[in-house]
Amino acid sequence: MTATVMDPIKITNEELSEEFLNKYDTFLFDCDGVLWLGTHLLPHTKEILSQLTEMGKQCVFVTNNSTKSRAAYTKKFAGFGITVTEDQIFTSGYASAVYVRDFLKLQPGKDKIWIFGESGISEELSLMGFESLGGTDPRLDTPFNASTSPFLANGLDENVKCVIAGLDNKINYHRLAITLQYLQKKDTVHFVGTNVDSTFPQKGFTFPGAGSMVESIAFSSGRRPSYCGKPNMNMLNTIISAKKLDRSKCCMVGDRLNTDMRFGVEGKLGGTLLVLSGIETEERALEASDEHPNPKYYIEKLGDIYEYTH
Ligand SMILES: O=C(O)COP(=O)(O)O
Ligand SMILES: [Mg+2]
Repeated sequence: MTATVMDPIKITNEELSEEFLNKYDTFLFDCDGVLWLGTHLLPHTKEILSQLTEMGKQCVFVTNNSTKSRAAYTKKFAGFGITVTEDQIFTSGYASAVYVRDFLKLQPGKDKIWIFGESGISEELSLMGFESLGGTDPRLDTPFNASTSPFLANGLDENVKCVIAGLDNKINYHRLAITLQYLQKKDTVHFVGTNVDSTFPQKGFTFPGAGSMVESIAFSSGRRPSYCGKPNMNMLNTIISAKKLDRSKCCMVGDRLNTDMRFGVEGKLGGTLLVLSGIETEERALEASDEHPNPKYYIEKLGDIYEYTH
């Protein structure tokens, strides 16, 4: 292990927990690997979130998971008995929709978007008035056949001006094949990736993440996507201005170095906390690398802060 300029501090007791909590007003929480692993809520997640609210801290949830919309996330939180409002949630699907509208300046009602991904992308686009194609359309579930695919029968839709690609647990050749057709229209169709995460943490397993799918599409098309989720600064800027945050009083809490910790460091937030309940290990948290920054603090799991202070 090589010592870094500022060695990450491991939170292991009450004193360090108090020091950490007192430093920040707002906590930006990543979700997968921090709060939960799929349908499994990590220990004391509910308690630490209540504790922060009681202390007058603001909690914002910033997930690269594009499979659910912000509305669907409030339901997921509610299912765990945690009350969260939609305006506290930012997803990479929402960030991608904002990018298409505000940066690419596509026109709702006129320009359409082809989706490789789940309903969290189409729902956000639809709220902005955009029509999307592909995504969860059940006709894509059928095995691909170029002469019978309904997506090729009448030619490609000329109004499609962008492909958004993200995590899709129904990934198959039909979806890959039609997505590639749109991406081959290089002059008229933009290419957006929701997030770069190579893997996706679940209880007891690590599965392929959105980045593994988006990069497969990038490879076949020979194009590079614009990634919109963490660590993209457009996403952070959207959050900072929507919630009127003072960066120096914010702490990004996440389980991945190249997305969450980079988001916090490049966004010049006051601090970063890496949890070891998801993707990364203690060795990785401490290693000096050009690929990713080190966190300011790290801890085995988020709920330990609650345990140390009770
Ligand atoms: O779904 C992903 O790839 C990661 O989601 P997360 O940002 O909540 O960890
Ligand atoms: Mg995560």
